[in-house]
Amino acid sequence: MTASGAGRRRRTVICALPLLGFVMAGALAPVIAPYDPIANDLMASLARPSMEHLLGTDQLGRDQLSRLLYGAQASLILAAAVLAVSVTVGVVIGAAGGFLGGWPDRVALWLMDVTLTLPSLIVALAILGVRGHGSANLVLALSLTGWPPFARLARGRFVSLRRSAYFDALQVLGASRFRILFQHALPALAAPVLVYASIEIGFIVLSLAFLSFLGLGIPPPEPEWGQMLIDARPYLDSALWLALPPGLAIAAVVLASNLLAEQFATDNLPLVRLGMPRRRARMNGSTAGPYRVEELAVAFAGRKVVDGIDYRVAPGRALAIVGESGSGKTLSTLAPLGLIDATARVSGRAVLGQVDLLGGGPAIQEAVRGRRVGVVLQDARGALNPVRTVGALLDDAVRHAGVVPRGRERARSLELLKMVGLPEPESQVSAYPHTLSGGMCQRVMIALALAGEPEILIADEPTSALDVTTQAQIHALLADLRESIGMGLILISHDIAAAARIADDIAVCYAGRIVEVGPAADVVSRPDHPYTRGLLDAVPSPKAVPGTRFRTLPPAEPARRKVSACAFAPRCAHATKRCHVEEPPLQPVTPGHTSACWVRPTVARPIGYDGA
Ligand SMILES: Nc1ncnc2c1ncn2[C@@H]1O[C@H](COP(=O)(O)OP(=O)(O)OP(=O)(O)O)[C@@H](O)[C@H]1O
Repeated sequence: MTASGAGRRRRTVICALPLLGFVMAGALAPVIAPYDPIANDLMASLARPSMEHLLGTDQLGRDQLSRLLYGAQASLILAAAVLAVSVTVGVVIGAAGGFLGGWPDRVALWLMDVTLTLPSLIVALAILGVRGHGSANLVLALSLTGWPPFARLARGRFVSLRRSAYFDALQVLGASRFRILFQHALPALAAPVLVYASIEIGFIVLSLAFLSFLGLGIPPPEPEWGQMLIDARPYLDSALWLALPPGLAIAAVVLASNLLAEQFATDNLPLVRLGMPRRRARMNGSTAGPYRVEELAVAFAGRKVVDGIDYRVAPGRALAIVGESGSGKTLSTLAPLGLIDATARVSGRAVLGQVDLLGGGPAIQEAVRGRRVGVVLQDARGALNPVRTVGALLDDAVRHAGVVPRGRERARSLELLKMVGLPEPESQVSAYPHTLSGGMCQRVMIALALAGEPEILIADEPTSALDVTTQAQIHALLADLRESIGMGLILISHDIAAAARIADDIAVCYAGRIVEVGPAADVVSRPDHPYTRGLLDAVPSPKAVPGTRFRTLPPAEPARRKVSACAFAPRCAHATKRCHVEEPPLQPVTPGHTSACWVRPTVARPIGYDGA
């Protein structure tokens, strides 16, 4: 531990000591209290502190130390009960709202807002005034307004997890939605709940003392700190020892609870382990084979955004799907895995080995994700759970994939980190994602995707957030891994030149269709479709004369396609009448190379791209 870490730990312990003393006093009162706290001894009335009565006695001769200890017990039990009710009610309401969204969330928010506007002590006074004294009524009175902060914490946590990139990433690894929320959101909620609960302890103890002081708390003769202060009031001049101990005890607990909460909030709380779903049996029919996607269509609210896409990746081969933003690259690859918006209507076939991912439904898709198909997402940093170390994330993924015996997870995690070229993997396993560079995060993301020893790795623009040097390194890593492991690679990219360096085949996607597909070398050196040419023209060349202007495509009207027309026609310099009324099918250019264009203008190799 670092010196500052040790210092923080020491401060936390110092802040926690009074609370620990309070808990110990309350728990051990029956054992350590020297006298019965309610036994009167009028002969010893108002005795000064002495060896016999360390804190003196009150007007009825009751031992003050014993009453203080039993008072701690009463406060402790009530504080624990109020916290238990407030945390349970708050977390259930907040989690339900955050998890379900929609009207349950609106109702939960409304309840929280209304309750938060109520002044807690006035509500408590009203309840106790109507229902009378008693521990149960005290718990009800204080927890009725105590739950909303916990509900807000829970709701915030569930909503943010549901929307986070690492929620997507966990789904990618094969965890079910429901399990992720409960295994990842609830444990992660423990830290903020603990922080808030430690503030609440002080507030509850103070409220109890205040209510007892008003005669609405624990009824006499039971010992309670507020009650002790009332008893001491007439003797403030003559017997200060009566008021001081309960007053100081209340002040110490309140102060300590606030300081501890502050310490927790600024310090790293002991980070909570977030579990991953347990190993599941490998699926039947898992013999490695080509991955075939046929006639894939995706529609949102009746609008087709992917329309009849086919592609195929054999083991050990790499296919790059390239195109502009919004052309449908991501949907074409993630839809078969069930990783797109639930409102989408997906049709077609996606067959891996003998398993039909679309025909099999969510259970099959979940079983395949993270095991037979690995996915590397664009934003690696966002996709890595920030409160888990690299080692813990990998161990979970390895355990989830079930590829090594229990207890061997860490060894496998280290192997994976070495495989993806992370420098000093032994020390990086204890690093948190935010301490790593973008390139290192992407390597960790790739290691996670490889944990299940997938047959197919889908890399969705894995380098878009990285500098060019790191981009080249990650691309080289993917190419190496594909060869050394013999898995199929699907690379999604905007950059046709970079894709050509890695992939065996390139599929060019435009407005939800593949407009040209073929061996990478053919597609970039003999592009047939004007859109492919446009993409290649946009690639800068190191040999270009300074000042050379790139040829660019006219601005897009993305994905707005007439059913019977070439979607690219409005941007195409070669478009004829036919292009505007009839959609071209994919036709052979050379063996294995097809293109969907009526005109097929024979233009020499495009300016700019030199294949370097
Ligand atoms: N949840 C959704 N609801 C409606 N339309 C969507 C939804 N998700 C994607 N789309 C639309 O589908 C089309 C294809 O999206 P997709 O994410 O596959 O594109 P992409 O080529 O991967 O783009 P990018 O490179 O920007 O990621 C886009 O026009 C997009 O607006």
